[in-house]
Amino acid sequence: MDAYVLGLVAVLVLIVFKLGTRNHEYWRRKGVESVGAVPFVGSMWPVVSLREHMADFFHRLAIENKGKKFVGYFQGSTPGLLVLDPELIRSILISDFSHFVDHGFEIDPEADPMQSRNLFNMSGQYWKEMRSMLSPTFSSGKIKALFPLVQECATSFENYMLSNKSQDINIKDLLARFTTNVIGSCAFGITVNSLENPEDKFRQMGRKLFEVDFVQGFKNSCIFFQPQIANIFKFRVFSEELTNFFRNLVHEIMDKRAKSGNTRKDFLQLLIQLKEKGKLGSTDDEPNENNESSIGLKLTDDDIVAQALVFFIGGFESTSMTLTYTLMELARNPEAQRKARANIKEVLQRHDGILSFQSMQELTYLDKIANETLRMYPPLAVINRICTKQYKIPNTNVTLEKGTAIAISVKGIQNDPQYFEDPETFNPDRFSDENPVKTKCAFMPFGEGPRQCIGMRFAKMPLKLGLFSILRHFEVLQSPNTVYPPEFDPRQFFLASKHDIYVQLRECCDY
Ligand code: HEM
Repeated sequence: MDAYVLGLVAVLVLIVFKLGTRNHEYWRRKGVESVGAVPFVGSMWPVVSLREHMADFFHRLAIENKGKKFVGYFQGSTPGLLVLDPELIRSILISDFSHFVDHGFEIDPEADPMQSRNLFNMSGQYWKEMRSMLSPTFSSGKIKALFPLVQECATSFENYMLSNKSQDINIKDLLARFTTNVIGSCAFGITVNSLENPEDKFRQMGRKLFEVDFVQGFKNSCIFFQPQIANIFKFRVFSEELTNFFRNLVHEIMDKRAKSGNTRKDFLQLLIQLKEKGKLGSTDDEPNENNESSIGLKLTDDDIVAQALVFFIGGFESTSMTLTYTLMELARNPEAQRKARANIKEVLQRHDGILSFQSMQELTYLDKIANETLRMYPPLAVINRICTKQYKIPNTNVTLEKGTAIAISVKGIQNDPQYFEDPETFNPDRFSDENPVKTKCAFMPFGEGPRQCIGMRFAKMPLKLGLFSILRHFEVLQSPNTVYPPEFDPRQFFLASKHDIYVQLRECCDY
């Protein structure tokens, strides 16, 4: 009897094991080298179990597989390909994009309606239509119109720092509050004062969007890498409380504007106009934009909420962490600060002390600094795609089937000595005009091709104005309370640091 039970258990274990590893021979059969995998979870166990940030995981695989064009891995039982060769990356993101249209994050619309409507998560024709509908809201003219709003936030930030001097400053928190004010003003049309009032409701809710405990971290990694499990348990990225807060806020503002007839030059107003007219009106420097949907896609009120939230989700952590890492690196690089200050002084002198949208373009050393931070610490350190149409990898016998996941380690490539000499050194001068990045797709913090970051042009504004506000008054010094190099929080999707980051600010000038 005992032998019978034991035999049964052994058979059951074998069946479960076979089920859990049913696809793990996939890459071997195709003649592609692959990394190890465990039953059910696949290769990404360190990520799913929140022991390693996915950026570090793929960066490590990139180092371990240096010299190869690609290497196979498994997301659960789904085969994935980590692409290492910039030429192939270029084909996937740009020239053969029609085979790799989607990010491959399947969010169940019933479980999480707001996230499933977020442009980042949309797929196929709906993504295409929504992207072309929203693109004009990020045109250079529309971004220029947002400049006064960002500048207003930067000026209050500057005044706050001048009147709240303290020895050691937690810049991760301070810059998160500055970025929250920018997003409140530009995307939601409200004045948020989270600098003076860190407990402001909008800041509290914004913080909650990114506060991920172990359970939510596990749910998120399932949503992104094990969608079958996430869909069974109806996991959602954001709680109902958060979704309702932002939904009510946006509806309230829209109602107020509709009743009063007042408008404001912000992103929300552009979305309202898109919903009402199906297209955007002209501005002084732009032709009328006919961006009506060809499949009859119409923006609903919830689409407006979802796209305003995209600003928060796409723009908050990416911008505030980039500013934070920039100050952390500048504190270690007085020479880069000196060059930045010289650039600021010279531009302000040339323009009678006034920084306008045009004169901001001349702060070229700040661009180099931002680029160098984005190279070392790309906020979205892994770009994902899913193969949407069978694809034969050029010059190989390997054909990728529809459904294959693609990962590109932006952090890996941008920190590879083959493309960037001495990659651990913060050196903004490597982005000088005389020394352009030679390999296409070796530097792509905003992605590349038709699915490149839609907010790229906007993001550069708070990055530059935030830096400008600090460097025109303060010298940035190292703090003994900062862990360097930073460690990354495996619960976060973006490359957020695990620890708070501190610097010291010493008032040095007033340009
Ligand atoms: C430093 C700031 C930022 C960085 C480094 C960044 C980076 C990225 C990257 C790498 C992607 C994926 C591109 C790809 O798949 O090829 C992306 C997509 C996206 N980003 Fe950003 N981003 C930033 C700021 C913003 C801001 C301010 C917004 C505000 C609207 C935004 C909205 C989006 C959206 C909506 C997508 C999805 C686009 C699509 O799928 O069509 N991002 N971003």
